[in-house]
Amino acid sequence: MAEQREMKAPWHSGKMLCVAIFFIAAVITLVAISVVQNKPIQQKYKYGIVLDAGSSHTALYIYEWPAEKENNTGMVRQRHYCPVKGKGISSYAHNSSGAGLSLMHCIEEAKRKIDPAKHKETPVYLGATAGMRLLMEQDPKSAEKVLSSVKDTLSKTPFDFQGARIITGQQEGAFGWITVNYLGENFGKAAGTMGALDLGGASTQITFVSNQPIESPDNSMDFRLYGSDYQVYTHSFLCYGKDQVLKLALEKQLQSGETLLQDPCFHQGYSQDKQFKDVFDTPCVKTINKDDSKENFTHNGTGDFAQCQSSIQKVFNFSQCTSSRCSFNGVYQPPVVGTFGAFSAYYFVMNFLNLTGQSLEDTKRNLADYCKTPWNEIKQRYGERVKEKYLSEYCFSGTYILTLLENGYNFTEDTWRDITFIDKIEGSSAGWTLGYMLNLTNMIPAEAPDTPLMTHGGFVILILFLSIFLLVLLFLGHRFLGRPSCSSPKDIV
Ligand SMILES: O=c1[nH]cnc2c1ncn2[C@@H]1O[C@H](COP(=O)(O)OP(=O)(O)O)[C@@H](O)[C@H]1O
Ligand SMILES: [Ca+2]
Repeated sequence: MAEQREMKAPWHSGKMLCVAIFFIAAVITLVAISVVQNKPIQQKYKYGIVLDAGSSHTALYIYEWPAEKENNTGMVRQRHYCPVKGKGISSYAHNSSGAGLSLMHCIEEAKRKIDPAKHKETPVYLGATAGMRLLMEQDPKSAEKVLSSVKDTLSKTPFDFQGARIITGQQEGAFGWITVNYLGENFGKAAGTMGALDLGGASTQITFVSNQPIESPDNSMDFRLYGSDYQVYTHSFLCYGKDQVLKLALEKQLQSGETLLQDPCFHQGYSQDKQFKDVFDTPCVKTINKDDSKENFTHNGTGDFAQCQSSIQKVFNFSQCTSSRCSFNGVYQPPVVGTFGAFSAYYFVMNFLNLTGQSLEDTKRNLADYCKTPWNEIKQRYGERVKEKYLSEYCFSGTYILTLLENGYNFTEDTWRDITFIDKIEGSSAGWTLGYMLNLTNMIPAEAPDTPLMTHGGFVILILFLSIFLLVLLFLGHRFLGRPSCSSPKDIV
């Protein structure tokens, strides 16, 4: 009897232990499964739409981010890009209703891309840049009509319309800088931020954190982002986008009143009849066409990089500066410092010319070779896949970029290496739109958000690790201490 009692006790404790092991294992497995499986259900996405109404064209961007992480840096990503067909909204000055209509195709696309249940809560913003700034200067009534037309269209969409405005050059520069540093996750880090160089058709912006006090309040902006203070130098040059500078350069060459223009910035063999009004009909060109009896001029190319550079240098005024130092046109600029991301037309042009990632000297040599290539050869090489207008202008645009960076902003052979020509960072376009949305939705906190103790992935691994550890512990305990078993008492005997 006594022996039987002795045998019953370990069987009883063994059974208890087995039940405990299975119970703990089941609970841990269930917790782990639920943690893993529930995640996508808990992960709610939010969306935002920004329309970039540039001088040459409009583009719609859809951004998305996980709702619970909207204050963490780098969480907002570009989900979709839709280029609006046709020209920029400022080209609708004489047909303002067309401006709003032109956006419809991209709005329809956005409706399909975003879950209909989210339409009502998705903000939509339109920001217009230098094309509309110029139209506002030239013909404010038409500019207002164009803005009303786009407001009208956007307010009738199912999205949450948050306004259509002309943004200032300062905002354009600052938001571009915020975008590249947000995507690069540079805020709040010791390594510092990256400067931003944006080249458009009608204006160009330079924005960076200077290592000197900023002398002019107009060029200074202060931000507190993710727990760090930033004083940023920014300037936007209206009329110094590449399309307006081409007009300025043509104007300088046409001042002699000639109808035949031999242009070193265009390829040899290029010859096109153009209208004077296409050069003079912009507030950027201050002179008027002296001889209005003639409508057209012939634009011929001679393809000479060095002469093209001197022709472009004439559109900059380097002679007056009332501050300690200037870029050009009397605009104060501290010396460039740190790394720079150059995007928009900087990227399109330098990427087409295959001039990214070279020394300044090599860039110049290769561009000179490209410029002296005859127009026939250029057309044969690229004509099939590149629009003729862009193709004819790459020599000019590349030379303008070099002149602006070297003579305008004072980049040297040394600091040239700090410039990266960028299109996208982690799948999102470099440009002002993302920074604009982050600012308007208050998604960039002044202080660093509390970081969670552990990432989701880390938590799952920890749970699994703990469960394995517990099981091993129980197994060892059972084997070496009590030798209890999950089998029947008969087996033990
Ligand atoms: O594929 C391309 N190759 C060359 N230039 C391009 C290409 N795509 C866009 N661009 C140019 O980039 C510039 C974009 O300027 P945008 O329309 O943003 O003007 P803004 O910023 O001055 O208002 C324009 O000059 C346009 O012609
Ligand atoms: Ca632009």
